[in-house]
Amino acid sequence: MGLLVEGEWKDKWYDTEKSGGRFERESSGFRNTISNQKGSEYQPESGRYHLYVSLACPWAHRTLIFRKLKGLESHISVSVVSPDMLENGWEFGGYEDATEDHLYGLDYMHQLYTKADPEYSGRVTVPVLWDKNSQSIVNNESAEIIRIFNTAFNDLTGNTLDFYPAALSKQIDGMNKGVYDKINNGVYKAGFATTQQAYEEAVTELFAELDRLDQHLADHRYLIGKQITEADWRLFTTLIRFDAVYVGHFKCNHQRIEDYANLSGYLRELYQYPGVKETINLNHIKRHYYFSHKNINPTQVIPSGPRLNLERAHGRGA
Ligand SMILES: N[C@@H](CCC(=O)N[C@@H](CS)C(=O)NCC(=O)O)C(=O)O
Repeated sequence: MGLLVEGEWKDKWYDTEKSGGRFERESSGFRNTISNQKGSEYQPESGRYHLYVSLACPWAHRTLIFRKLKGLESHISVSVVSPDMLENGWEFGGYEDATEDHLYGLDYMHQLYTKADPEYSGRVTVPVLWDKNSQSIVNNESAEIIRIFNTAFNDLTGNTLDFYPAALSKQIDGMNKGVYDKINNGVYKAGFATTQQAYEEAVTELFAELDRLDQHLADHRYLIGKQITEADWRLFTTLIRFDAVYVGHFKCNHQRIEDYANLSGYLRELYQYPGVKETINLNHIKRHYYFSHKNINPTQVIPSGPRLNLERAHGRGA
């Protein structure tokens, strides 16, 4: 695990010294969009863009779900990094279901970042949406990539499913904010905390928010409105990792998702949504966290459980 400093790779773990043991996530560096508006540099074209993901990563997972549900698989190709993120950061190949870098045959993800910007400084994260024409990064912020996928290619695919409908956008944004801060990023704040106080702050907020959403889901099928929206998919990628990884590895152990009256069935409904389970790889998920974070799990031993049965009836129709 490391980062780029003016184009040079440095092997370095997150610095929590200046923040009282708190993990603070850096914002993403490439923030362009794809649109068919006149003058837009990045036009929606089949075969022009490539997605770099880790199957372990909850942020990258969002983009894979949107690629699938929006019918983009034949238009946007994918390379999958190995789940092991060690001294060279994300690398290609060398593990079941990981691929080579299909475009350039690079060894490491950081080489893709310096291909886009030889002087790049910052963390080398997935997902990355890459433009084959300009050989550069369009965007490396998953929240924006899923919005691009939601609409930009509609004319090409004819797929008009809308996970961010205008009428619900304010509510979705509001929900996303709490879910991001307390849950999606909350599990990392708990797991990467290096003081008792920072851990306890994060884990308390995390479970307060999960409790609140469990209550909400007692009489609402989804987070917002009567349909599945972006807000649900953003929560889903954390929930699917929760019992397998975050409970143990990140010490988010007040209870499991399985123990929640409503969140457990809700998770199963989203898991069973057509196409979604093909985007999940629990082997990469467990391997990545337990094997890559050597300061949290120095033996790198990966737990064999838990036994999850996500195929059970979800009962959410009632
Ligand atoms: N804001 C980014 C965050 C992505 C992110 O942090 N990805 C993790 C993997 S789960 C990563 O690549 N971390 C490498 C690092 O921080 O050095 C997004 O949502 O796209």
